[in-house]
Amino acid sequence: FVVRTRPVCAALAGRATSTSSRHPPRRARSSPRMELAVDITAVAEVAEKTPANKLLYAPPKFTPTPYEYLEELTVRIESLTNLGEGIAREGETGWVVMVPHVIPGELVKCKVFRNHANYSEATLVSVEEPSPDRVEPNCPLFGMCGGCQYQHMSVSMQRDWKNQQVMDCLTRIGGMVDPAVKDTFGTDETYGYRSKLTPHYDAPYQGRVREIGFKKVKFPTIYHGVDLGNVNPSKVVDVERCPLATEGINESLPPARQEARERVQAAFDSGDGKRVGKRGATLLFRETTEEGTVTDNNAHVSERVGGMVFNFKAGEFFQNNPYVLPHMVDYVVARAKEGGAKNLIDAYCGGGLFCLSASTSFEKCAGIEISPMAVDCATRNAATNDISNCLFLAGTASNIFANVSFTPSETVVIVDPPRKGCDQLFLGQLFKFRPTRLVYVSCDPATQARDAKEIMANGYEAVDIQPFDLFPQTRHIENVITFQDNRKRD
Ligand SMILES: C[S@@+](CC[C@H](N)C(=O)[O-])C[C@H]1O[C@@H](n2cnc3c(N)ncnc32)[C@H](O)[C@@H]1O
Repeated sequence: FVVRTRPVCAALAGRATSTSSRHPPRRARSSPRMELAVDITAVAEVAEKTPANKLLYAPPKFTPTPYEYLEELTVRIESLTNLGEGIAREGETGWVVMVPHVIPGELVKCKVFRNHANYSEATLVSVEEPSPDRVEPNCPLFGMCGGCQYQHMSVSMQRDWKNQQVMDCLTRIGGMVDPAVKDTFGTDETYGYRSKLTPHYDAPYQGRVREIGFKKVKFPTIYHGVDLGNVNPSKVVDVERCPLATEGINESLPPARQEARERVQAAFDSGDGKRVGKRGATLLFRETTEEGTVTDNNAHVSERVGGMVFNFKAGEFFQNNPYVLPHMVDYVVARAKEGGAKNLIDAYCGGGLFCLSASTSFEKCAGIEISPMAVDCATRNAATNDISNCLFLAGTASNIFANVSFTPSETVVIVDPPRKGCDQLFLGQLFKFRPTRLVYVSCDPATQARDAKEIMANGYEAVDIQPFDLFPQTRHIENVITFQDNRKRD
């Protein structure tokens, strides 16, 4: 499997086959060519006569170098960016061209829609030489909807890439040499797994709610059957059904969408401008083991994870893949326990998921969380699950060290910060406190790698690196790194 052995940056330095109007086309090797759903030239001709979609015309600020608007290129994909886009090098200069919905190794035709200072962005037109890992996307909106990036890839390849991307972040940003990243863990539920969905609609027009769904991709992928002449210029793609969401959520979508439309129209008709909502709104769908699907952000819901029940507000943070979650929690608890420490600190603890799940393995536990609402839930969750050795505090993560009297050499810390990673004040306090072990859970391997560099510079060694596929069909990765303090203590 070639791609795994080629880090993203190394691959960038390689050579790729490419052709454009500037370079004589190379003959494509005889291989099954995927059918091009729309002839864009024909669409353009029609649009010429009847002013159609603005995507067919260069935007006013378009820079026509090195490529003209919608100039067609044939490129070999070398690698993927962390955002899941294919990277190719074009022409003699090796100009970088980014193409979404492709697989490394594929030869594809694409059309340029944006030139930047040192790379161009293109939309996929056809796949001339498909990868053996190319599969049929499950969703008809794939290529238009910005929610998924990998539906065209076999799940095993998605997981290999996620592994590769964690490795790349840790090497490039974290400064690690050959990090031992374990295979990405995932379950068989690669569709129908998402237990939270938040479709959005933009400002209604005359009380009419238009598309309700997710943000569109920057430029639709023509290959997936998109007719540019009919592309609605709205920034939101209408989603009647999302194959990533649970069945319960998909059953609730049609009535909730209709209800939102009728409610806004009625508010407009009655002159209640406030209830129309000038900036649009976001709907919530949350399915849990105890309540089924709810659509009220403020409803209290409960999810069973392992042997425990966690209550939280439907609109607040709670991991939304109930199939992978129990495995990830078991893994995090096992890594925390391994250090043999007596006490546990769970920073960025939310409703107490890790702290409470690990509580039977420690004498005393403390969690800290910025949302007072989540702290209330964590405290109630302790009582519901008959746990009496956990204390939850409301505040920023760095305040935890002043509020517990745990002996550092007998304490392990779990951190699960938001996407931006740990803040500097917290890291400073953490290094001063010096726990024996740190288990770092992250939904952004790039900010995690940045923090890992600092953690290792302060005497910790990364002893275990495990990515989890919490978000199949998308580029998103959850990664857990366990750090051990190997320095001698006075
Ligand atoms: C990724 S969530 C993790 C929650 C929990 N570990 C779980 O899995 O359910 C990150 C949490 O950090 C909280 N948070 C954000 N900034 C914080 C800060 N500076 N100090 C403490 N908590 C913070 C958020 O409110 C959120 O609940």
